[in-house]
Amino acid sequence: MEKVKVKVAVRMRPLLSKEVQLNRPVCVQALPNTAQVVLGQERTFTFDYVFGPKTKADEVYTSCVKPLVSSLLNGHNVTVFTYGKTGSGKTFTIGGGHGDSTPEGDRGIIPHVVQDIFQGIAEKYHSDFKVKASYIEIYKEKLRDLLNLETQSKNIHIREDDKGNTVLVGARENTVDTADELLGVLEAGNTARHIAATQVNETSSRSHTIFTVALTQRDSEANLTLFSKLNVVDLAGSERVAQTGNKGQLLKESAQINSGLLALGNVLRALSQPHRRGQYVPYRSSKITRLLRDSLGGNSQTLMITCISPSSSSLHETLRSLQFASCARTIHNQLVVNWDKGMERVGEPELEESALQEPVWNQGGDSQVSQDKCEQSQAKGRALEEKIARQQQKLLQFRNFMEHAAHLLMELRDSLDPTLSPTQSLHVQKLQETNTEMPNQKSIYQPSSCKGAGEDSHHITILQLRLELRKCQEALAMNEQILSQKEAQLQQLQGQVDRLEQEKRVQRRALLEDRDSMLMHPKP
Ligand SMILES: Nc1ncnc2c1ncn2[C@@H]1O[C@H](COP(=O)(O)OP(=O)(O)OP(=O)(O)O)[C@@H](O)[C@H]1O
Repeated sequence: MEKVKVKVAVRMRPLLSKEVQLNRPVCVQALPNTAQVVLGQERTFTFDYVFGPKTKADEVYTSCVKPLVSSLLNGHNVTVFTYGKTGSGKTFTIGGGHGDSTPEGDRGIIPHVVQDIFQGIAEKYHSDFKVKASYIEIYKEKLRDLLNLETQSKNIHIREDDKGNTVLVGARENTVDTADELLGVLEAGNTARHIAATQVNETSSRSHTIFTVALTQRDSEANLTLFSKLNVVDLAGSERVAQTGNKGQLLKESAQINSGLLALGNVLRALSQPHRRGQYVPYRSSKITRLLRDSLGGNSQTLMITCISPSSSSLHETLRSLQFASCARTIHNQLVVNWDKGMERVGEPELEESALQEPVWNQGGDSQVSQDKCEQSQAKGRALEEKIARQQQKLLQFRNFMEHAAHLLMELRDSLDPTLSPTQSLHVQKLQETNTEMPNQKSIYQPSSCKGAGEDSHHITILQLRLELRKCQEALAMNEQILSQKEAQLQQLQGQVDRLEQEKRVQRRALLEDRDSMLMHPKP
């Protein structure tokens, strides 16, 4: 087992024409010939790679992704994921969709990856390869098969195999023989992806997507089979409601996107704190963290590409993204080559699937007690996860609400006239609408004096708004406390589930060994 660090690249896009038109100054710069970026006047961050606004995708690919393709062909799992605020250039960098208008030399990394995989396969003439691709998205916390839209979300499951690899069961896998076929799969999936125009980005991804290429290579001379997979993950961008101006459906999508990213942040923090290493990591709190389980802290070589905008209007998000990236850079993964003797690991792929779906007690004939305990713990765990997800959702709504409130307070503070201008009245009205859209009226704070925004809001003073803000903060603190209690309970249950899963793995390994020895030494 080899210990490897998660690598982090930062790519800064150029100012977009509308930012230039608005005369937005630049707030961040890449230091030449170093892997450093400087934010504002004095904050310096160091990463594994830093690419300035003039760097083309070809160079990004060659510097930090190409070596990972060699690793993939040698039997290692590889994950590349992009992170950043909405409109920072994640999809552009991945090459996941805006196709024809992309400038030459900037086709994104996927086309390069695909080309190099098939070139590598052609060079390894002593091995037989099987290449399969799947493409899914997580939209509003539901898994969606982009290669088969008829598949129901409830029929796609995230599992872990006996070597700790995350496996998707139920999603379509297309077998491909050429680079063009593989790109065809990607393009077919892209057309089904959730994209919408927002105030920040005309082609904003409203979901997280995972494009997976699974390789099976059989070396008949050595009688060995290697299994490896490449995940290319395009995360949806973090969004500040105050800045995007999203409403209705877009607002709901923003909340789901932010809650998935919040869960990812919690996983990164848990993995990056040395005193918490070996302890509970909340992978189960969202679909994206469950899917990235083996990529973060598990069996994978992982590269995170953090995309940032240089515009000063994005300063806060850029700071947050750089902090997030610094945190990811401290994570260690445990790399192993996935290999097996002979033909296939379990036999037919269908058998692999059924083994993953089948409860362990059916395979090993183990006791009913173990089954009941495992089922109970898992049911409790799921219920708690759902509660935590709901709490996180509420927290986000509070945060968004507070952002609006803080914005308004600042405007009022700067104004000498205590009555509200028409724009400020409009803000108050928006604030009210946001608040009434929140579910569960009992637990969510309602501003007492903001009724009838049209007439009465003129009489709201700064003092009243401060009071409202304080109440809101108290409610937020209470919810955060409940959330941490729930997390502690979940942690205990997670421990139980992990122990039972460990037992399950041991039993499964023993079964596989028995099967291998029966195959190698058949009884006369
Ligand atoms: N390096 C770059 N060079 C030139 N234009 C870029 C670059 N990166 C991004 N852009 C442009 O910026 C805009 C936003 O990019 P993109 O859609 O990739 O952002 P995103 O981070 O994926 O956003 P979201 O999270 O909303 O999906 C697009 O118009 C894209 O063409």
